[in-house]
Amino acid sequence: MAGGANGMDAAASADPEMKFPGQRKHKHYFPVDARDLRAKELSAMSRPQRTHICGIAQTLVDIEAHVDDELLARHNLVKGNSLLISDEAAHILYAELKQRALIKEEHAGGTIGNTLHNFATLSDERAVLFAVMEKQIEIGSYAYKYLSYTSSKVDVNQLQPVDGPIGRCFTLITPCGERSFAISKGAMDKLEPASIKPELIKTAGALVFASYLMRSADGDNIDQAALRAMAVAHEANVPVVLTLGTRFLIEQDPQFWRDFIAEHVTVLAMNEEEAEALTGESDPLKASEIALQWCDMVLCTAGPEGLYMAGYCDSAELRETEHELRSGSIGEFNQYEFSRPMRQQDCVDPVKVYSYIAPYLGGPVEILNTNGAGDGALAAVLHDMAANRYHKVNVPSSCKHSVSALTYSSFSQICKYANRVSYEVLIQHSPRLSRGLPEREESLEEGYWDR
Ligand SMILES: Nc1ncnc2c1ncn2[C@@H]1O[C@H](COP(=O)(O)OP(=O)(O)OP(=O)(O)O)[C@@H](O)[C@H]1O
Ligand SMILES: O=c1[nH]cnc2c1ncn2[C@@H]1O[C@H](CO)[C@@H](O)[C@H]1O
Repeated sequence: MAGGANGMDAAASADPEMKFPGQRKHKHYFPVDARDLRAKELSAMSRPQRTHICGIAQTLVDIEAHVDDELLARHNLVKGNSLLISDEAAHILYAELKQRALIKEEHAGGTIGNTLHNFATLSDERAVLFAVMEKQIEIGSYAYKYLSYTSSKVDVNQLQPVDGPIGRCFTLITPCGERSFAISKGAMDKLEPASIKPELIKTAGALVFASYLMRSADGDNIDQAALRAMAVAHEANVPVVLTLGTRFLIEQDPQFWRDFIAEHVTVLAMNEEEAEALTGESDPLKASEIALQWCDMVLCTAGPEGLYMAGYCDSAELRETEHELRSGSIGEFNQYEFSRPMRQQDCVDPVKVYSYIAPYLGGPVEILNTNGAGDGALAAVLHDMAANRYHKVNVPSSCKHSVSALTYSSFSQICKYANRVSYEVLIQHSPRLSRGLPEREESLEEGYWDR
């Protein structure tokens, strides 16, 4: 089981320090530099104040099956899409998968559930899960599985009890490697605004949610709960992070999403297909640039091509890369990738900054699972954002915080970390990491962090 059983006592088992996001050459990472600290601050660091992030999730168990295209067609599913299906359709689909023994695994899922679990696994910090859970849990049930497969660092104390079952996500993998999702939603969208705890949102390093929850039906209030949480986050200047679920959802009404992002979102995570649906631009770098008119920072994953980050930095804070300059749809786009991302409004003279990285080690020899590789990358970005808050709270007068940045590390360093985490997801069977990254990497891999 991933990460150890249930998160009932999440906050109780606090470790002394947050793990560092990614790797550095030196062994002791927090504080960054002893010269940067006064005696009082050094003693504060010996018992650092903890931080956390918050997420709003649809509670889903993934039922993974390998199927052919004919099965998708017969059940009116669309390849690559995530579709809501009726209880009756779910019953018929499940019966067929069971009868033909096509089900390979059942594990905890949901984009945000995965992201919070991976964040907690990577950082050893608390991730507060705002979601529903069955009031009565039977051993062996889906609800039981969900909690058993969730890291104990995910704080499940805020779960809202519901009468119905949690959702099921049929994850259907066709021979081409594509995943198609059929969602039997159960009570996953029944989260109420009253279940959002403003005090937890206000003190969070980030608030994260997925575009999927904006398709909840009338009478289901998870979208309202998310809007309430976003309003609190805005008030407290907590970064709001949105991950786009599937391109099909964005294609239905790209303008709605552009307006939504412009109004609510600080950091946008998407893959290249979702980026194209949102911006009309198929080139991920160009699409990321376009998206910067609506938000402050972008993570755009592009499968075997690797991943891109885009954002802003004040001209006075720019740092030149020591890597080779790269050109694509934007000339020498990585020139300032050693800079730290800032909100556009926090820059006197905002400059757009980009970074790109090819898959770690060129990608795995054998990919066991691509499901959740993007969620893994986002967990790494969230870890770096939380590390920034952690450091700021514990070492407020550090020169690192003389300007207000969104992350602890540079664009370039975050790309490396996100990419490294995606690789880790690709070489295991589930979208949820079963362990953190190795403390030390093989010499070849160490070279990657130093580059
Ligand atoms: N075929 C591949 N070869 C090498 N690396 C890959 C491959 N597929 C994915 N990756 C790595 O994983 C990262 C994320 O992958 P991808 O863009 O497929 O995410 P995604 O579509 O958002 O996935 P999900 O929605 O399942 O989380 C990529 O940026 C890359 O680093
Ligand atoms: O409608 C949805 N809501 C929330 N999560 C979803 C939905 N459809 C698919 N996934 C989730 O996406 C993950 C891979 O990125 C899978 O684990 C699946 O549970």
